[in-house]
Amino acid sequence: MAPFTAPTAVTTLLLDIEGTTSPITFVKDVLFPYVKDNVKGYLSKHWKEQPCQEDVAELRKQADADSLLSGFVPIPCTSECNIDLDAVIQAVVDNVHWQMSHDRKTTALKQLQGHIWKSAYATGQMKGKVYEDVVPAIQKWREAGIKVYIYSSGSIEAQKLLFGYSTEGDLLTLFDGHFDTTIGHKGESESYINIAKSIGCSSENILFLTDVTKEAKAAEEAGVHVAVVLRPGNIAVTDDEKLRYSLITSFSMSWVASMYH
Ligand SMILES: CSCCC(=O)C(=O)COP(=O)(O)O
Ligand SMILES: [Mg+2]
Repeated sequence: MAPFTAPTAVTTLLLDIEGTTSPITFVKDVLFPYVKDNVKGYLSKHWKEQPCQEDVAELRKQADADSLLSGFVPIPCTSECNIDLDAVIQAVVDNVHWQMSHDRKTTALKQLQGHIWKSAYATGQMKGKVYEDVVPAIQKWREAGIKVYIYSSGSIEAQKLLFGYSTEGDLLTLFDGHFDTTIGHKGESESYINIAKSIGCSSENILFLTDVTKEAKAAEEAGVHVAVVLRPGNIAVTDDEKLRYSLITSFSMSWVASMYH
């Protein structure tokens, strides 16, 4: 594998979470099962509260947009005659389970997931897993004057929970900001242009690290520099992609040092 060197124009790092700062197994084996197991209880407990009603309204809009997809689960309105609350809650649960079975990255699903995780983090039942090379590298980047942002399909609220209640402690001061799908989806190049505008820099000043080559391609089309992250358990990268992209296996200190000396 060719050693990675970042272009000198880079002043800003944009980091993906799942497969980049954090293991895919943490998301798939801890975070997602927690939602599947607790969504019904969460909805029943918080149904009358405004944030829960807003989440359900967004899920219902998404369900309407998904109506042509195979297996989709409609969410009836509580005002519809002959439909009791339990049936509506069950429809929301079924819709969430269906979306999760396809690993959908809809904003509606991601907002609700963040709200469900909140109490698990706050009570210490769950801690955000971060690879051990991540914190020292970010500290080094920041000392070198590099800005560090997160861009994940997980909602900004969920990102802040993961890093705020992490195995390495509260890491939120390490980041200059957070982006989620409300700025655009990660597979669309316009999202990266929106991010550059929001940060107030040119896209060529940004280096995006991600495990997903579709995201790397979209970012590159927007003029953003990219490197594909190979962590244990990440989705396999083809031989062609290995030749096409800069590859990194960790945020190791030697790699960080080589960036700015
Ligand atoms: C930050 S919340 C957990 C991650 C998540 O829900 C997700 O979909 C991960 O997507 P990413 O864009 O970080 O690969
Ligand atoms: Mg990822």
